Amino acid sequence: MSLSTINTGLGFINTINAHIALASTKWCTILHKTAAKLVHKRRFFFLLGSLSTLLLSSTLFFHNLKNKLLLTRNKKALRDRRKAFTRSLYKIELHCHLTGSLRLSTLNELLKSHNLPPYTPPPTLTLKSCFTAFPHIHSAIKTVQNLSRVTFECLADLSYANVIYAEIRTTPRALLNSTKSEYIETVLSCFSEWSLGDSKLLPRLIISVDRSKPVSEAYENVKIAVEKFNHPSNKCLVGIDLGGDPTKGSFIDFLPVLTLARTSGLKITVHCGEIINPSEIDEILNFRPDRLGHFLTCTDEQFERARDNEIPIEVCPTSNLLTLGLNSDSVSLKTRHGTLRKCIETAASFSISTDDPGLFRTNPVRELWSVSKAFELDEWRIAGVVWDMVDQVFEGNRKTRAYLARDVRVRIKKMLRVLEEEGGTEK
Ligand SMILES: CNc1ncnc2c1ncn2[C@@H]1O[C@H](COP(=O)(O)O)[C@@H](O)[C@H]1O
Repeated sequence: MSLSTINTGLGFINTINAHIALASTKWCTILHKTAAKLVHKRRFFFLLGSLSTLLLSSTLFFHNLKNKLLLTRNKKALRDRRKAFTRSLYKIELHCHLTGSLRLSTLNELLKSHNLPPYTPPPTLTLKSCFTAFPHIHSAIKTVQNLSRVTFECLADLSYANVIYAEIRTTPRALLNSTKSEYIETVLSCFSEWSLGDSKLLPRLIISVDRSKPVSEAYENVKIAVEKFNHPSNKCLVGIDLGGDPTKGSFIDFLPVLTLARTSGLKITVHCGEIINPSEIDEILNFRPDRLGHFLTCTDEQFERARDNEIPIEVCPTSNLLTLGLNSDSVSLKTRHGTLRKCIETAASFSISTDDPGLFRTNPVRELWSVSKAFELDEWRIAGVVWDMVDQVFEGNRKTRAYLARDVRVRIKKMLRVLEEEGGTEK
């Protein structure tokens, strides 16, 4: 219901109440006069009783309706305030696939420029259909120029959502006239160029390993990562991710290469539990990655293991619901996303991210807001989620981490103070 409809409704009820009050006064006068004439007649008392009941019940009815509308108006105002609060927070994005963030308009523009047919998204995305979209996306990004454009657009979209620190992950691919290593250099040079501008967003890179590809490719990717990570000029490369189609490959085959990456100082995040595979979840937990991606189909014991080992979970609400074959609405998020519910209820360490914002047509504000709406988190608790995310970043530089923590937390404190001053402490 829109605010103007509610206001019109309230105005209407006020008018009716005034009329009823006026009518009551008139009726009293009439009744008074009639009473004088009919004072001895029993019919008069019956009439008087019926009229008073009618007047009383209609006044009560409109009074209740007015209260209900007032409540709806307050609820709407509260929601709008929380939404605005979520938008204004400085945010952190920890799980975002670079080419999965490609805007649909850019995808079709690039496909056209390569004389390829346009991509039409399926009416409902599932884990399976999501993996059929990536070949289209990859065929659109053919050159380093295409890659640069996609990278800058990804950064611009995150910055627009008030994200001030983002770890973006991507799988190196050889493009036209360029190698896998040049793919990574292109992304890193876009990040450096971006950092020279006046945006507050600090971009960081995680190199992805695709589990559906041979392990030899994983070694190639990790070799590139270690080389760039150890370069004295490195500022942006922070970690390695194991992802890709979860129905293909197995974690255990990638264990040696991930161990190599870890011993080289890179942080590791692993996609985990996107499909039911309890023994693989155990293997991943034994490895103790620095963060877990999604972690959807875990048992209670596995969840507790992750929590007790303080491994933060990267929750991506819209993507997760679609992966689980559910509708991406508040009710499903609250009742069917067991991992998120447990994270909120048990104060486990977790983050809220977008996964593939282009593919899932979402953004960081929407994802955070969806959690707030589903679990009825007030501004203090929304801010708490972002506050905790500061401790989960892979950024290795202590000073940068301290600046980031200060920026995010000072902003939160200021925003909450303003809210308190405005008297906005009600839930
Ligand atoms: C739905 N959840 C998901 N689960 C697992 N892997 C995913 C994923 N979403 C994306 N990717 C991985 O990221 C690649 C696209 O980005 P880049 O070309 O690397 O930037 C996909 O090919 C897939 O390997």
